[in-house]
Amino acid sequence: MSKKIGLFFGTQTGNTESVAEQIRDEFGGDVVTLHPIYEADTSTFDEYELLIIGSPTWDIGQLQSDWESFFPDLDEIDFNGKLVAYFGDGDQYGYADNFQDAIGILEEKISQRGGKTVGYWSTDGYDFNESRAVRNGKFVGLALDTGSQSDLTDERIKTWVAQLKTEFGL
Ligand SMILES: Cc1cc2nc3c(=O)[nH]c(=O)nc-3n(C[C@H](O)[C@H](O)[C@H](O)COP(=O)(O)O)c2cc1C
Repeated sequence: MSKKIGLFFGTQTGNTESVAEQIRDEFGGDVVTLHPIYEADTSTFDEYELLIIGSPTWDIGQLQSDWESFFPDLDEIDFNGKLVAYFGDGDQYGYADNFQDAIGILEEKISQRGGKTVGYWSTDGYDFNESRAVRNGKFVGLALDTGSQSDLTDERIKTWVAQLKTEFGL
């Protein structure tokens, strides 16, 4: 694999960082570089044509706070020509009306700025009422619930990364 992937993530309590590391390891080699979003600037995005964006949802339907701070900067990035995959962590039982909203918010903005979304994920096997992350009956990316469905996390990551290898053309 010669193409490189930039994975940009935010985390409050470490769960999304652990998932980011698992995704990197599942791709293998040095294909994926992790970038905590609080350390990134807009030019960091220019280094990649393949992007993975990760955020948990916090505070009832909000972005993780580092993503919240970075959000206005997304307007300065040209995502045309980039393939962008999303993953999130959330709590479908505790926050059933806002499950995974954060990746829906990020996908909406980044696709408006030209990014092409890859890595859509079925809603089968989840139990929630509302989500800003669902478009045309699918999640815009990998939806994890590391609190309530931790036993499914490893398999979901493996399946999604295999899907991404194809969709990224790796
Ligand atoms: C106060 C609070 C608010 C939350 N709000 C949401 C929410 O609106 N939607 C959701 O899907 N998960 C919500 N969660 C669950 C978190 O996304 C979940 O705990 C996640 O694992 C945190 O990831 P992190 O460790 O990477 O920050 C909330 C959790 C807390 C404690």
